[in-house]
Amino acid sequence: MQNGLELLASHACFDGEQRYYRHASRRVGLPMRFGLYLPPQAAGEGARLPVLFYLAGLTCTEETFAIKAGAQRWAAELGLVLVTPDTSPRGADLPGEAQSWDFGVGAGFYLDATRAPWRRHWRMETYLLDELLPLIGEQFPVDLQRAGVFGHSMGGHGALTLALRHPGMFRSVSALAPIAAPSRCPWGEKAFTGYLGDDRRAWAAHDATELMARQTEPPYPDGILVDQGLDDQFLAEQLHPHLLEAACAAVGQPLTLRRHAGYDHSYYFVASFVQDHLRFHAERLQKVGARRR
Ligand SMILES: N[C@@H](CCC(=O)N[C@@H](CS)C(=O)NCC(=O)O)C(=O)O
Repeated sequence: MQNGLELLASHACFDGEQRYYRHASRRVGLPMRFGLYLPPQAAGEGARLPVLFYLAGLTCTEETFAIKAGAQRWAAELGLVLVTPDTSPRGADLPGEAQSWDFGVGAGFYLDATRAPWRRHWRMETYLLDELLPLIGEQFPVDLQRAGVFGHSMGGHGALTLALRHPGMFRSVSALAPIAAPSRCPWGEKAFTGYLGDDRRAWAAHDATELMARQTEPPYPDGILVDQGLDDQFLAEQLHPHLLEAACAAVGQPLTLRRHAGYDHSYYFVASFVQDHLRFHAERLQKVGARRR
């Protein structure tokens, strides 16, 4: 145990280290876990590296991306620290919390619930931004001025909405098969009703398409990258990237939305394009460094 962080496991990986930690979260009120990849450059004296947060999708944990995406290889090459938070609180023991795979445990949607009983522990937005991010900045050789965020599916929704709700927190944002308009799909409707209640006005503040539509100028002038598989079993009913595309076009936000024939929603898709996402973020986060020097 070091400064409240309990190291659960550490594995050498591409000359760096893939670690897993647990800590007592004050914001969530329960222990939370996260994964952390330190590339070899982290061992350099006085190193302060750019850091990329990856938010995972429904049913995932802090391990899923680290095990399945193969991103460490590119993080090692590019000198990026990767942080993979869990997808919800665990161990709250609320009635029905694990009854469905798209709500409750493993389905925190990266927001703070306002409805009972969820509002007590399901505070993923506050947890990530007010607790985990500063903790990573204090405990590891990272430069929080050079932080990016990306994610898959529910985590793509999380990356886009957190980046739009908190300007300046992240310098780069991208997503893989994001739930791009959650107010208009069954996953989002279920989650928002449960966590935020029936008032759709409250939902809009956590909907990437709605948030983008409200912008008065492009929030990420260096562009946003979104990849989407065209054989994704959730594309038609749940994801709606075309709505985000239209909202970006309306406000002049540069968006590279790549549609890939043959790819489904799985981590085989994520693994196929993860290198491009790491390079996309590394380029933008390096520019921040150059600007400051
Ligand atoms: N359990 C769901 C699928 C859930 C799912 O596809 N989750 C995605 C994110 S939305 C995922 O990344 N799953 C973990 C994995 O593929 O390892 C089903 O059976 O339809």
